[in-house]
Amino acid sequence: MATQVEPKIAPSMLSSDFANLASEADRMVNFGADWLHMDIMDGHFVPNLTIGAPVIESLRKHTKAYLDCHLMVTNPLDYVDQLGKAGASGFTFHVEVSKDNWQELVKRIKSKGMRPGVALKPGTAVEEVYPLLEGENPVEMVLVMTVEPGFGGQKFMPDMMDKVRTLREKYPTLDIEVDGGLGPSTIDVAAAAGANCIVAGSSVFGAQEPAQVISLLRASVNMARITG
Ligand SMILES: O=C(CO)[C@@H](O)[C@H](O)COP(=O)(O)O
Repeated sequence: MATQVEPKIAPSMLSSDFANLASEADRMVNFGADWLHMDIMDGHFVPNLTIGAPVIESLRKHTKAYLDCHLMVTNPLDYVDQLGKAGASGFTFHVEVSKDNWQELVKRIKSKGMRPGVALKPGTAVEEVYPLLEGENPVEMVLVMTVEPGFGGQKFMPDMMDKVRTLREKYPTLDIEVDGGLGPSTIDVAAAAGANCIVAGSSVFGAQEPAQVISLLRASVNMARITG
């Protein structure tokens, strides 16, 4: 399915050396990353605990890069003000925990100068995000999880591509992000389905030549845009 939207390659900083986050971020930008993907986990929505606003704030002092924050937290509303102040660029919350307050969330995220996105877990039907893409204040990106959220280094779930295809057919200009198990062996399937924002952790950080992997991911998205 051809996409009309630009590729955005976003190394997942979860796979970086957290003790050297600023230089890891610079390294990725120099290797050609468009965005830096920041996994914020609360140890409750997912069984892992990572970083929060203080780390985003520290990193922001060292980089101008787009910080694509994925909130794997039970109460995303609690994080909006602090992440806005910290300098986050994108704020992607999970639909599973936002059915009752997503309109308020989206408004708040935008008012803090961030770009709103919605994520869905593998077990969540794609239809769940449709309301968030309609009306006055839609989200601007959908993140289709291709692994169970919580940890890097898991196996890509090809079954999730039906969701990507369905979204791409319905929303030709939407940013559609995929996250989990993406790398040289899985990118073509995701790009062909219509994903344009590609999160990749272990395949980039574990590569001998991360720049080559980033460029290969971009080339695959671009190829799908041309060939449809
Ligand atoms: O959100 C997550 C995991 O919950 C991801 O961003 C992972 O960090 C991706 O890592 P790889 O699967 O690419 O190693």
